[in-house]
Order: sequence, then structure tokens, then C-alpha cells
Amino acid sequence: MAVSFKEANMPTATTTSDAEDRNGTNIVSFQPIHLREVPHLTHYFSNLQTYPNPLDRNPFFHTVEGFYLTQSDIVLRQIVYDLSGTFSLPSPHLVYIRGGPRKDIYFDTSKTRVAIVTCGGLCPGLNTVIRELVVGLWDLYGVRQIFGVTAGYRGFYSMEPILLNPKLVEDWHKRGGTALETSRGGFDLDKIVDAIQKRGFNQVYIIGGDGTMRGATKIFDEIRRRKLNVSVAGIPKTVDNDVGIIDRSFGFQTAVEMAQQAINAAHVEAQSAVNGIGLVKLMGRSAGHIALHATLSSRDVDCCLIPELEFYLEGKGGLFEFLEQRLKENGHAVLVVAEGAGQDMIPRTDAQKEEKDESGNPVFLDVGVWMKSELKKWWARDHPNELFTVKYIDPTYMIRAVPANAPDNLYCTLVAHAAIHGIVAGYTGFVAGPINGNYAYIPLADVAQANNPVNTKDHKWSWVRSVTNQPDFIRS
Ligand SMILES: Nc1ncnc2c1ncn2[C@@H]1O[C@H](COP(=O)(O)OP(=O)(O)O)[C@@H](O)[C@H]1O
Ligand SMILES: O=P(O)(O)OC[C@H]1O[C@](O)(COP(=O)(O)O)[C@@H](O)[C@@H]1O
Ligand SMILES: [Mg+2]
Repeated sequence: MAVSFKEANMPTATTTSDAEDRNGTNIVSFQPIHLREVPHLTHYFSNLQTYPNPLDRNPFFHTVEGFYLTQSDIVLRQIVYDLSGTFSLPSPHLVYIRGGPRKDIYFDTSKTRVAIVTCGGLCPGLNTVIRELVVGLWDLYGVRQIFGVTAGYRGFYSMEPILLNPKLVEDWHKRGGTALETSRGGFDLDKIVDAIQKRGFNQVYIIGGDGTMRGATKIFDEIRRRKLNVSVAGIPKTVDNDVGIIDRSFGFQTAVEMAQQAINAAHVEAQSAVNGIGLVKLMGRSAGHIALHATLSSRDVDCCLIPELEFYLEGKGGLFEFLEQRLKENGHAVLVVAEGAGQDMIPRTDAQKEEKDESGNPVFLDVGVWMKSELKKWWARDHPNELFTVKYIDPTYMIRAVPANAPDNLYCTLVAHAAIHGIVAGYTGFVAGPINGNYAYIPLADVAQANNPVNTKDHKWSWVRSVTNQPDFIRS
């Protein structure tokens, strides 16, 4: 089903600067608001039975007035506007359904069979999300048949699922990785949906990145084509933070924190050498958020190179000229490079150009190894008689194989609960994720298509430039 925009029944007024409030201040009213609808089981099945939310009977919950959300609870996509001049507003003015518990639910939770799967690369917090799905489904909604699908998408049709319960997952939030295991590739739509049907799963929680969400959209479409009463929820995971619409992925902040340690070490090594360069390669296939945030947080970085930014080595305004200056001034320099940066500058064979991982993602050459070698060649050529040291640190898997930090663990808990509340309330084909700090339901297909590159024209990148004073690499 194409998810449609629907004008919400919201109290809105006209855009005007004429109206004034009692203090004489101009009132600017926004219109119209468009609710980005999320598919709901009632769109496909008529006469579905509803049940009162079991939270009403939960002795540990006191469902006060306003506890349950209704259709009119929404989250704004955009919260920053420039109201100067023409009052031009984005069209449509998008809002999303706010995530949280609903009064009526669409599942007899005593008969509900749940599948949880993790796909793609690791990210801190995966185990916390799994744990909170299990505990939330068990404690809040009384679900007892909760299964972990192992080894990613291929696990649906090639392995026996594991029965999960709160006791089993009790301390999973303290462990890095995913206790369910993960993999790339192995996406066989028919086999996956056959397995969902055969095993009688009626709630499927899919945790993964952009590739996983594209797969989840196909699974959701196929479930609808087969007219199965099965709900699908996606929970976005991306250590690179390359998934759009949501504020950021869980695990991202933990990864940035870990990246600091590598940058600190590079700084110490560089400081302790004559003409020392500390070179750190950080994850970031197509988006340089980790490198950017680690640079901003660290302050020890002299230059940050990301996939979204073209750079060059030689000549006026190039990297070597800049580093030469920094070495002259400070005696050392720290260089942070995201793995996807400068890939088009690294020589490669035709076979290497074609190389893809099992999921179809291009395989990159190691920009850190290449950069180290180019730096050494440059120095030997231009300063043959001067000492020079490059210490290359590649903390790749160390930044994502750790347990989530406290803010990320909290995020994982809230996003898992938002997903559960959404699914039991009948929503399907959706992603639960934070938008402007609030949890929202977003159509799966939207998230699958939305990437999240670093905007090198916005303020955040300007901050990087002001912290590092690095060149903008624009050839004059
Ligand atoms: N376009 C797609 N259609 C269906 N499945 C996909 C698609 N892209 C990726 N996948 C599957 O999603 C899973 C994870 O994808 P991958 O790109 O490795 O990681 P991530 O989801 O973290 O981006 C893999 O099993 C892969 O086969
Ligand atoms: O070696 P692996 O496991 O394929 O992972 C490497 C890739 O995983 C990532 O950390 C995250 O990628 P995904 O979000 O696609 O899983 C990339 O930064 C990196 O290129
Ligand atoms: Mg990906």
C-alpha cells in the first residue's frame, strides 16, 4: 500500500502576521498540518476484535488521565523555522503519530507469537533493545511466546528460533553485540515470509540499519499481499547514524565516546614524537557523523575528513600544505578520517571496484593505510632529512562492539517500548524512533529511503571548521 498523506483534523489557522495576541505580539499560525499516516491492521482487516489494554489491570501501573495516547497525539517533524520575510512554510507541514500506549489493543496477547531479529553490522545497544522488547512484552502485555530469530534474515528459514523470557535476557543490556547473532545477506523474501507463516508469528520486530529497513519494507508488502494478520515494526540501528528522519540511532553516542579514546591515544602519540601525526580512521561508510561528533567533542583534532567532503593532498589549500603548517606551529597534528572519505582517490583494481559485501554494500579500501603511506611519501620527498612519525590507529570494531552507555541504554528502552505499544495498538509497517526528542511512528518505507548525510553547509560543520581551522579544500 502506498502510505498516503492525510490532512489531520487539527485546529489550525491561517498564516498571517496581522493577528495579534493580547500583548500586541504578532501571531503566526501554521497551516495545514499533514499527518504522515502509518498502516494499521484495520486498513486490511474488517471487524477486528479489540481488547482493553492490560496495563489497566497491571498492579504496578496507574493509568492516570492522559496516560493513553489517542490519534490526536502527534510529533512535529520540523521545529525550527525562519519566519522572516514571506513566512514561507514547508509544504506539507509534516507531523507523525506519537508513540506510546493506547487504550485499546488489537491482540489477544495470550495467543500472540513474537519474532525478534537483528540484522546488519553491530551497534552498541542491540542487546538492550532485545532485552526491553522481551521484558516489555512479557511484563506489560503478558506475552509469553517470544522468539529470537538467530543470525539475521537468513535465520528465519535456516535456524530454529530461541524461546526468550525475562530471566534469560536479564543482563543482556550489559553485553556488547547481539546475543541473537547477526549477518549480512541471506535475504530471501519468500522463504522469510513462509517461515513467519509456518511458525505462526503475528508480531515481527526487525532491528537493523538502512539495508534491513529496505528488507523489512518488502516483508511487510509480502505479508499484506498474502493477507496475513501479522504486524511488522522496524527499530533503526546504525552506528554510522546514516538513517534519516529519526534524531539519531541508539549506540551512536556510545560509539562517539569510544572514538574519543582512539583520538586521545593518537594525540598522545603525536605529541610525543618529533613532527608526529596521529591518524585515526573511524566508521562512516557514507556518512561522517562519528568523525564529526568525535572531532567536536575531542578538540584535539586538527583535521576531520568525511565522505561528504572532497579533499585533495597536494598543492595550495591541500592537506599536506595544512599539515606542514600545523607541524611547524605545534610540532604535531591529529587527523581523523571516516572510512568512506577519499575513496575515489585510492588506486584500485577493476576487481576491487566491483567488490561488494554479502548485503550488496560496496567494499571500501582502507583509507587509513593509504593515507599513512601518502603522508610518509610526502614527507620523505619534501623533508628528507627531518624526523617524521605517523601513528595510525584503527579502532573500527572497538567503537561498536561495546555495551551501550547510559543515555543509549535509556534510548534503547524507550524505543523498544514505543515499538511494542505501537504494534499491540494495531500499527504495522512502521518504524519507532525519536523525532525531536519524542518517540514517533514513521512508515517503514519512508525510513528505508531516507539517508542522513552530514550537511557540510550547516552550522555543525562550521563548528568543526572553527574547532580545527582546517581548509575547506576548494581549489582556487
Ligand atoms: N534492498 C534490500 N532488499 C532486501 N534486503 C536487503 C536490502 N538491502 C539489504 N538487505 C538485507 O538487510 C540485511 C542487513 O543489510 P546491511 O546493509 O548489511 O546492514 P544494515 O541494515 O545495517 O544497513 C541483510 O540481510 C541484507 O541482505
Ligand atoms: O565489517 P562489517 O561487519 O561488514 O562492518 C563494516 C561496516 O559496518 C558499519 O559499521 C555499519 O554498517 P551497517 O549500518 O550497514 O551495518 C560501517 O561503518 C562499516 O563499513
Ligand atoms: Mg547500512
